[in-house]
Amino acid sequence: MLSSDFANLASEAERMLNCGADWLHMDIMDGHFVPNLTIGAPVIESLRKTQVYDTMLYGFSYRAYLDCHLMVTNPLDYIEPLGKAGASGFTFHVEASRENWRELIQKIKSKGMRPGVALKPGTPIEEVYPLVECENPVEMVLVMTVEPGFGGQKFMPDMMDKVKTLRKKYPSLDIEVDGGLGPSTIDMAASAGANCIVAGSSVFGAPEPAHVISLMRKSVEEANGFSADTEFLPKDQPLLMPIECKCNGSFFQAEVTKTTIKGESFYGIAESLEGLTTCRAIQEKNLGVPPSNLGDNARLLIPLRCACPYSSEVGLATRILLSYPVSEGDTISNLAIKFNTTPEAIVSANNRSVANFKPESLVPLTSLLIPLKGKPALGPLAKPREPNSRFPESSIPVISPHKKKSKMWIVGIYIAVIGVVVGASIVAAVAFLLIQLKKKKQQNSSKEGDPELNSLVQV
Ligand SMILES: O=C(CO)[C@@H](O)[C@H](O)COP(=O)(O)O
Repeated sequence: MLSSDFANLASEAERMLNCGADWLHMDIMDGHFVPNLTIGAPVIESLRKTQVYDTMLYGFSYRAYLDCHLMVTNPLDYIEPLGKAGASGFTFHVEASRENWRELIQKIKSKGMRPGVALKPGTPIEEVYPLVECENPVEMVLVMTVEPGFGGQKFMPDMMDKVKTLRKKYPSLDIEVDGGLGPSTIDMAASAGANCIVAGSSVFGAPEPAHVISLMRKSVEEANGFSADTEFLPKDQPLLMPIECKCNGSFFQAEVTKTTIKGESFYGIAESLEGLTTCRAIQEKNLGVPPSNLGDNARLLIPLRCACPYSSEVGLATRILLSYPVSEGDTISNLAIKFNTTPEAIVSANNRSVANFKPESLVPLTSLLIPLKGKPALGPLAKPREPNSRFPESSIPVISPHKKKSKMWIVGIYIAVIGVVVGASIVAAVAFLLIQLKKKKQQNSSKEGDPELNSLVQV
């Protein structure tokens, strides 16, 4: 936001979010750590108060993420006011926190903000390792790609070695780059491993900021092996889908749009979403659309189960309600461990929207709301497999009813094979018993007719 028109900060922020920005990067400079003076907590508070920044992420009505970069000599002094003001991320400089970074991280977290550490171009990358590896670590490293203080400077490609080293060492760490990023430099940053891109002048100075944002996003996604054109995700890879959950009293609703692929059906689409929606719900939202054998490129509205946390839960640090598709074998206690929450919190979250919710009997292909304190770590996405000619290009394979049938057919064959083996064994066993019985009978009758043998037996 450093390149925005500060006199119209709120509308500039809204404009950027509408152009597709995920976060608003707020540069806080004290005129001492860097030779420039910008904004502080009061401006962040005003911006937060406008409430124009509501975005939705992971099923939770989220306020815009205010990513605050503290270019200040005493970051400790800013934690309390920025926490109160509504900052989301608090990134301090390692050069300004050599003595007290542990205390800083702990306090930032206690105020509900996400801690990050930034380093100037001249600072060796090794300086941030302890902050990432300690017991209570930072959640993001910001590699400055210009000397901090001013926007519009030239990108420093030499900094990419730091990004590469970090990415190799910490595969799932958020790595942010800041300074001189735009369409001409994004590929260098993305291929080095950066996944959070701060761009000021290249976006605000563009006739179409949305175009620049989408171009940069594409570059980062592709470098991570994930893009809109990626059709094959690794099997069993969990995915988070951000959804906009509209909550009005006890009425919760989220909708996503889906572009169809020729031959798809409501049933197949519902099945691919594993319980987050139903065939009937899709039908109700798309009246007049035939439920099977859909054509190419039809836009469908897909309703998804969601809910928003109550204000009392937000106080208890619940920030996200995840709509989780229940699988065979899931139990409330296992899920509580998996998502680092408590069984009680899950039960209470689900009581809100499902009358007679029975925690003891989770049903596969239904959804469960899981309250989370933050975005869950799902592990990095593996590189997608090579395109496979069985599926058309740019399609997301969904499990079609045909596929399911063929799976059931295979299961059917297993049962049949087992039946033949068991049946044959029974026949063989019966035959064996009959032969044995017959032999015994013959022996007995021959015994009865042999007096010598009879006398021996009687002795
Ligand atoms: O922190 C800073 C500068 O200190 C950055 O946020 C830059 O201001 C980004 O602006 P551009 O280099 O993209 O113009």
